Amino acid sequence: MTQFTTLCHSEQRYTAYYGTFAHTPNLGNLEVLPNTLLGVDQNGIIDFIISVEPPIENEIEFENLKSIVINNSSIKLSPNDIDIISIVDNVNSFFFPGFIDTHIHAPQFPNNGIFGNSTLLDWLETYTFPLESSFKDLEIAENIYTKVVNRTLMNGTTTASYYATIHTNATNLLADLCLKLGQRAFIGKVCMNQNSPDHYIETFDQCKESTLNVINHIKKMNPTGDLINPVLTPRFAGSCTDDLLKWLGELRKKGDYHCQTHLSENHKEIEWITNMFPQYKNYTDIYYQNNLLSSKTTLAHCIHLSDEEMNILKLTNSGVSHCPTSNSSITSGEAKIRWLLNNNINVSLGTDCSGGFTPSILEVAKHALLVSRHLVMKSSNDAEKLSSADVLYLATMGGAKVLNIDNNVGCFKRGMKFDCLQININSKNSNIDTFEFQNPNWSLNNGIDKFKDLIDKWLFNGDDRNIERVWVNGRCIINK
Ligand SMILES: O=c1[nH]c(=O)c2nc[nH]c2[nH]1
Ligand SMILES: [Zn+2]
Repeated sequence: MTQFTTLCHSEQRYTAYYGTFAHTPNLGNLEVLPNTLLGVDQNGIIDFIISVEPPIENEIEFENLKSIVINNSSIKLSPNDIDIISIVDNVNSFFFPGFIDTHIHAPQFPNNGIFGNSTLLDWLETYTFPLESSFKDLEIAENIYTKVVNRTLMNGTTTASYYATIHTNATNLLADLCLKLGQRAFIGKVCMNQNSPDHYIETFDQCKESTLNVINHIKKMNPTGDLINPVLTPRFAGSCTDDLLKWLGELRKKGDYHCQTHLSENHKEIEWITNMFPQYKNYTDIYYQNNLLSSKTTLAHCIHLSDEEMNILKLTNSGVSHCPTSNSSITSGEAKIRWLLNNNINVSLGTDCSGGFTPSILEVAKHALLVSRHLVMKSSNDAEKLSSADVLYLATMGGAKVLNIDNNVGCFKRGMKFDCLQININSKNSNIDTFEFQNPNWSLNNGIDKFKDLIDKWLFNGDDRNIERVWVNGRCIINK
């Protein structure tokens, strides 16, 4: 990477990045833009994306480069508009939109990989509640939350929708950390006032007070909401009384808040919850009747939905967080993602740490692809397969749609925020082996196809070692 900086410009207008950009603006469509210059303004917003031919070599001088760009440009740029141009090697490196993790339990992070042979309900009792209840101690919370935010950023998660715990102070601290470390985040104070252990439960009144406290804290610390936002978080219907769900639904409507919860994860859970709430038609109806479903609601799992329940999601424009790593680990099942997508339901990916064992959305994307093939092995319906372009879409633009931030992030487009990863296939200690004959030659017709093969190699063999820089809102927050 070469960086050219001018000496004495009085005001900086753009930081520009030159190289190959790849993104999935639509489901199944991986678009590759070689020899491209992308300009980011001082507010972190993408202002121009232009193709610059002939390809620029690293040796070219900054002023020459600017004159090529300006002569070539279809937009109006003057020579003083660009102050920094960062050029990235065109063959082994590329820019990709930041990953969006729409379902992650920050306090469960120490348990990643520890789940034995448990399934959901005994897993909650054995592993999860004891760990989460320890977050009344702020020192424990600070230590673990700092690790989670750093680890997910190193893995390219530029936006995360977090479950915290029932504790007000620890949840506020998670919000403070995300703001400080620069990660875009939705922060959910978990609500649970029934069917929970004595050491980890709150009353209805305590829940109301702590929920409002966290919302106020976030609004005060980041008034524009350009980085941190609150998300109402009833843990799941099983741990909330009817009156608590109703209060949360009214609050959601009044404040137009985001909301997240779990839905239809495990057969035993579904039976337990539908018996607990006999006045509702089905599990989904509990959330629907209590006004918890909207285009700003994320429902984790949705594995065993009936047609009737899927239609409620469609009607309310609620989004799904698909968590294939978790669903395989604690043996919950295989979500029918193609069926949801064919019904125009927005779907995204969640690590669901620590039901899932990895903090990496890239790894979850591989698992989503594999789980879709397990469904095909049972149904023999090839159409259920998810392609690599499909799962990369779920990891980025799909997440933006589910969280209702698709006007701001998810792909590279004029007017969107620059939330971006710089990927290097041949980074230090990379797990990916490339061979000369696999390098794309941009002057040949098959350059783009060859590059798409490299993206597949990255999807299946890459990891955090290939992520060299991470930006959120145009700010570089990881530079390895
Ligand atoms: O994957 C899950 N993780 C949890 O922490 C949880 N709580 C209720 N249901 C849950 N599912
Ligand atoms: Zn979960």
